Amino acid sequence: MSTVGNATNIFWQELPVGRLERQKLLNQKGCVVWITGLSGSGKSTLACSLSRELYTRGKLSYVLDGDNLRHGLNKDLGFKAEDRTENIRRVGEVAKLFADAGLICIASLISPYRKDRDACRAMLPDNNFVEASSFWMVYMNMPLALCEQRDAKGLYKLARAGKIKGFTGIDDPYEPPLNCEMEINEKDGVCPTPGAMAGEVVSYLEEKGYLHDNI
Ligand SMILES: Nc1ncnc2c1ncn2[C@@H]1O[C@H](COP(=O)(O)OS(=O)(=O)O)[C@@H](OP(=O)(O)O)[C@H]1O
Ligand SMILES: Nc1ncnc2c1ncn2[C@@H]1O[C@H](COP(=O)(O)OP(=O)(O)O)[C@@H](O)[C@H]1O
Repeated sequence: MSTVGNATNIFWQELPVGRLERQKLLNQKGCVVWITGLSGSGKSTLACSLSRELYTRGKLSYVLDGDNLRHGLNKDLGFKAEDRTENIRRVGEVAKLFADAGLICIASLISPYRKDRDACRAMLPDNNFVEASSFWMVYMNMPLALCEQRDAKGLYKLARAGKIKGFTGIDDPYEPPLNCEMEINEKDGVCPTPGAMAGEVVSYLEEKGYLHDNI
């Protein structure tokens, strides 16, 4: 019996089917690919391309997209610092469940604060069967000027006009990762195609042994 946060007198229920059995069923290993970066940096584009590529290889993934989760699970949260922190914490917990379920969970959120991303990393256990953590961070390192030029949703324009307050990169900070597993950059001023970005992540998953069960 224990107390966790505000929950008192709670018990951990052991469950009959375990992570390893689920992984065997799916012939893959559960993990989290956490994509961070400015609005417009290409997080959702990579997440979509990656999940499609995994699907064509017969691998089960699920995308947790910040914008989409804010339509449901996180609709009570705004964009002030403590709301973003709670947003990332909840998504980290959900991602952990998906990874435990055996899925390749692709989380795509701005996640601007280092301490919040690090807290999510700390939630995920090291995988004893591969030489890598089951939490990988991909940093979409695109210049603000490019994101602002893309402005797919018109939000930068509104932020510059002062109609959105606390917009990441404009008047709210983005803290670049110091410890990410992969960084996507422009090369010679050109952004890699969505397929190339996804291919890079798939190669990494393959190399680290996540696309097979073989336990
Ligand atoms: N103030 C402010 N700052 C940044 N972004 C804003 C803001 N207001 C609304 N939006 C829209 O919300 C999307 C980001 O949601 P996230 O859950 O990923 O944000 S966060 O991780 O909690 O910072 C983000 O989506 P993406 O463009 O896909 O990143 C925006 O469409
Ligand atoms: N690799 C890329 N090459 C060209 N355009 C891209 C690329 N990645 C994203 N884009 C475009 O940039 C815009 C923002 O991408 P999106 O994936 O929505 O970013 P985010 O999810 O980070 O806000 C979209 O119009 C998208 O088509």
